[in-house]
Amino acid sequence: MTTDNRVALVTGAARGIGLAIAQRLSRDGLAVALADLDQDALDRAAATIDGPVATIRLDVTDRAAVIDAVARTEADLGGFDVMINNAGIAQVQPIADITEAEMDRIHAVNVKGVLWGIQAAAAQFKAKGRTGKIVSAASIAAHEGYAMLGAYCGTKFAVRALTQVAAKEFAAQGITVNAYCPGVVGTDMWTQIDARFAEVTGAKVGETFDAFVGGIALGRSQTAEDVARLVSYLASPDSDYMTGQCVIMDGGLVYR
Ligand SMILES: NC(=O)C1=CN([C@@H]2O[C@H](COP(=O)(O)OP(=O)(O)OC[C@H]3O[C@@H](n4cnc5c(N)ncnc54)[C@H](O)[C@@H]3O)[C@@H](O)[C@H]2O)C=CC1
Ligand SMILES: CC(=O)C(C)=O
Repeated sequence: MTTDNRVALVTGAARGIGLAIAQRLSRDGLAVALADLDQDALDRAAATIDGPVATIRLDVTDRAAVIDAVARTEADLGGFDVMINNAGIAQVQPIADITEAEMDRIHAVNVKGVLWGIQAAAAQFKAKGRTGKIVSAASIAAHEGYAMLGAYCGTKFAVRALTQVAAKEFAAQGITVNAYCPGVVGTDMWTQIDARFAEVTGAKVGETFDAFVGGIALGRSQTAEDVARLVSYLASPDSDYMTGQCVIMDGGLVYR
């Protein structure tokens, strides 16, 4: 049952943190558009949502497609108030070995994808004379560099910069721009990171994940639902006086 009357578009929503965010915003009463690369995965994700929902096949690296996704959200769900730039990819590679193609790919998804999302959302809010909320996925890797994650950290530091600049540029329009910085979340992304660490460093499978979790004060890895609770706040009117912030929620791992 929708009680909020607002509409959110969530990218990278077919699984993991994006899906948990979409499910949580739906429970909060928002209508949600789920966007991702694979229509079958989107259909399975949408089936887990009880309230008003739409799906959009989207590659966030394609600027025109992101603009179109915002327009489709408005057309299909009757509004557009919240943009969640969640889609992202990881890459494990020592600095010395990062290729130009690898750098271009991760930059296209994690940085350009977020920039296109910020642009498209702000333009739509302006065209409709609305205020709005833009919330993007950063990471603890936006606050600290991690060995083997150089390209990834670079993109997440960039998301932090874009968030601060966009917050200043769009404040007069009543648009808030913030980011969430999770720690170690047990999604497919971390399974891939851990497997790749094993390949590159000779660590046993599971060892890198366990080592990261070992540094967490609260003594456990983070769930996607933990992250969704923070995003729910950043997407809600309760955070109206917050903008330009990249909020760390990691169980006590990185202190800034
Ligand atoms: N898992 C973790 O520990 C952490 C994740 N994050 C960030 O949170 C976000 C979500 O991460 P997870 O759910 O863990 O990842 P995931 O790999 O489990 O899910 C990512 C989703 O994004 C989609 N995606 C990838 N490239 C896309 C593109 N070009 N266009 C549209 N969709 C695309 C994938 O298809 C997938 O459904 C990412 O931005 C990630 O960097 C930040 C901190 C920690
Ligand atoms: C996946 C991620 O954001 C890390 C390792 O901080």
